[in-house]
Amino acid sequence: MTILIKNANEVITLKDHVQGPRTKEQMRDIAIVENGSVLIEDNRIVAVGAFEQLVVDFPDFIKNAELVDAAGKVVMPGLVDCHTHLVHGGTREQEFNMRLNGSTYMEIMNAGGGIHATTKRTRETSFEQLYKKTMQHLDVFLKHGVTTVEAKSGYGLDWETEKKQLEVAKKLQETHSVDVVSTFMGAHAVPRDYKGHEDDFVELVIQEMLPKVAELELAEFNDVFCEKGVFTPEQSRRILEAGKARGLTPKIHADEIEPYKGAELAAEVGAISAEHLLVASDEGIQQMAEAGTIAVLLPGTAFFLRAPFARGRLMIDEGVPVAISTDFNPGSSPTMSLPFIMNLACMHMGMTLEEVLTATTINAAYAINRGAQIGSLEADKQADVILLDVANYKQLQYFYGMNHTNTVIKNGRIVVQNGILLEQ
Ligand SMILES: O=C(O)CC1=NCN=C1
Ligand SMILES: [Zn+2]
Repeated sequence: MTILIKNANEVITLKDHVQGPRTKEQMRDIAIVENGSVLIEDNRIVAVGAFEQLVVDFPDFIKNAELVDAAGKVVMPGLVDCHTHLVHGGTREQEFNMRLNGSTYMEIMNAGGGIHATTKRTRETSFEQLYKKTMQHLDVFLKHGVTTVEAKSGYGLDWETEKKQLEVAKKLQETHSVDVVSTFMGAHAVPRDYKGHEDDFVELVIQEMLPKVAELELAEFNDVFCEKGVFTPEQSRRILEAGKARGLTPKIHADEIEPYKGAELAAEVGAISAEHLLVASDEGIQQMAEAGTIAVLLPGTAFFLRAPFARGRLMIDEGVPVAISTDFNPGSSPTMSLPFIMNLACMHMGMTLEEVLTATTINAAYAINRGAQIGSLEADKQADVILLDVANYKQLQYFYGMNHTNTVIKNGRIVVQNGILLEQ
């Protein structure tokens, strides 16, 4: 099938000049084609450029193409949400109310709530129920222009439930339009019954769970919550090294609540990304820049926990490649609106209107090892394209807290039109 997206006010191509995660001023090079068109054949992008030029270069494609009128709109790559806890049972609005009344995130977690509460609900939820609930989440993401989502496990903290979460994600990768990229996060918290002998749980993750994740090919990445009161840097290092030995690329929840040298550890173990970094140290940022570790920043969590925002501006200027994400999860960031996260990144992390576009497309794609396939609009890349009801890209953050997504083309197929989700 051939699609021609015609005469957009702006096509934000994010053309990937550097063939890798963008840093410093590269993050502001979004490579706009004014009054541009995008030609798609099957699931690939054929070309981007002026309609008149495409007619000359590709006459056969053009004559059979289905026309999508983009006049008055902005066209850009499908958004990539590279850090979510997508698959989980239940909700935690009752804890939200407790936090509004003064309890902290860690107080609630240490009292058996937080991750432990969601773990209990996820253990109780059947595969089918979890599958249906998660499918609805992906529908919401798609309507917000998100075409690829990273999904972490971590609400089982026992093998059966970790496996259940990862199998739900794997089945949705096969059945839903949105691409799902899986991360094993068995080291999300220490189960209550391991209090006092936490290292036994670390051994369970290393000896029992990681080998099965690798053998069953249930995840590409291995993540750990390196945090005071959760996993120490030493325990985190052992878990990440064990994952590497099984072919799982390391990621790390680092320096979220308390400074804990998580950024330093990410650089040391060669993690593809360090995530959160609300209170990362200057040294940690420097070491990440030198190691090329991608910073995945999650301003929705800072907003929802009323915590300090990560120093995104400094990280970009120091040469750290930055991506941003919703951190969608039932406790610290229950939102699927990546557009709102982009606005928070501008308002509270000093990022520019151009940098947040890079941070939710090509850099986010590299954070999940998909930079060669998605994240920019150029020949031979996967045809994940969105049309936005704004006159120019600056309006995307200016008219904030809204969903401007009009049309979503996923893998060369129109799956959302005029904001309506079409039959899958
Ligand atoms: O609270 C949750 O469910 C998700 C989370 N993991 C680490 N920080 C927040
Ligand atoms: Zn997270």
